[in-house]
Amino acid sequence: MEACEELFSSPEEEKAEYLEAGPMAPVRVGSGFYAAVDGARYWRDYFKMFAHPELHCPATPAKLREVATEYAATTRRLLLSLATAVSESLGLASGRVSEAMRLDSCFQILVANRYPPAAGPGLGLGLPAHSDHGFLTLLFQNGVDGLQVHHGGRWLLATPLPGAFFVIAGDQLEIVSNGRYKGVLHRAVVSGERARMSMVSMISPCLDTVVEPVPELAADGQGLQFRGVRYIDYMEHQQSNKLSGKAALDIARVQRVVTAGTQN
Ligand SMILES: O=C(O)CCC(=O)C(=O)O
Ligand SMILES: [Fe+2]
Repeated sequence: MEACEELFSSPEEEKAEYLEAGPMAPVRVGSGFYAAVDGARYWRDYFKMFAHPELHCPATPAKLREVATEYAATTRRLLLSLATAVSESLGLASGRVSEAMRLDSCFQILVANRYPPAAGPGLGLGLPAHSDHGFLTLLFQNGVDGLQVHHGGRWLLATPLPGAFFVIAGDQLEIVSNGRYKGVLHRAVVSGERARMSMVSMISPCLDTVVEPVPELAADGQGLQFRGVRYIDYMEHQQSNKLSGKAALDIARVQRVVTAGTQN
């Protein structure tokens, strides 16, 4: 968190080279969610870094590379062990989901988010509703709440156990599990007196992996809910369009046309 604070406070000219870079730039700094396509501004500053297989990180602050390397490695180990638990929870062998997504050569992104205290009464939006484009996300925050999760038709504030991570299921998990897991719809609000920071560590398959449902999970008569989409295409699509709930997932969804009288 300290290193992130320093990162956000670094001189504007040092950040300029990463400012509003394209969606696939390995280091990106910005305000709002890719304001160039979104049009709207949100109360968020962010720093995004591709972290694995290769860490891309600004040269200053000096300790950032070391801190980010360790944070990425530790959270990656945890995320990969969660992948085995996810596989077992689906009734599959523990390594099946990792094997299907080739997670041994996974791709990882770190994001530091900073939200200002609320400017006035009521809630401001820090980050609009979305699901994460990757497989699994770990989110850690600085003790100031603001993450909301859409559940049962309502927005619920997610308050962590002290020192705990949130685990957020992403779109690639929804695809590989043939819809058994859902990419969680979430957003960030600003409402407090204190600035909020969150650290996101997300793993995904490597960029050229075609992600599709594990065939064993389509054997229940429902068929395949999703077609295979290359992860890099999915990520570019989600990051280049207006962030709109879970609309990005529609590019992978199998559309079924049901004509009256022909359902059997
Ligand atoms: O800051 C938060 O609580 C949410 C951040 C988030 O959803 C993201 O960076 O994808
Ligand atoms: Fe997110």
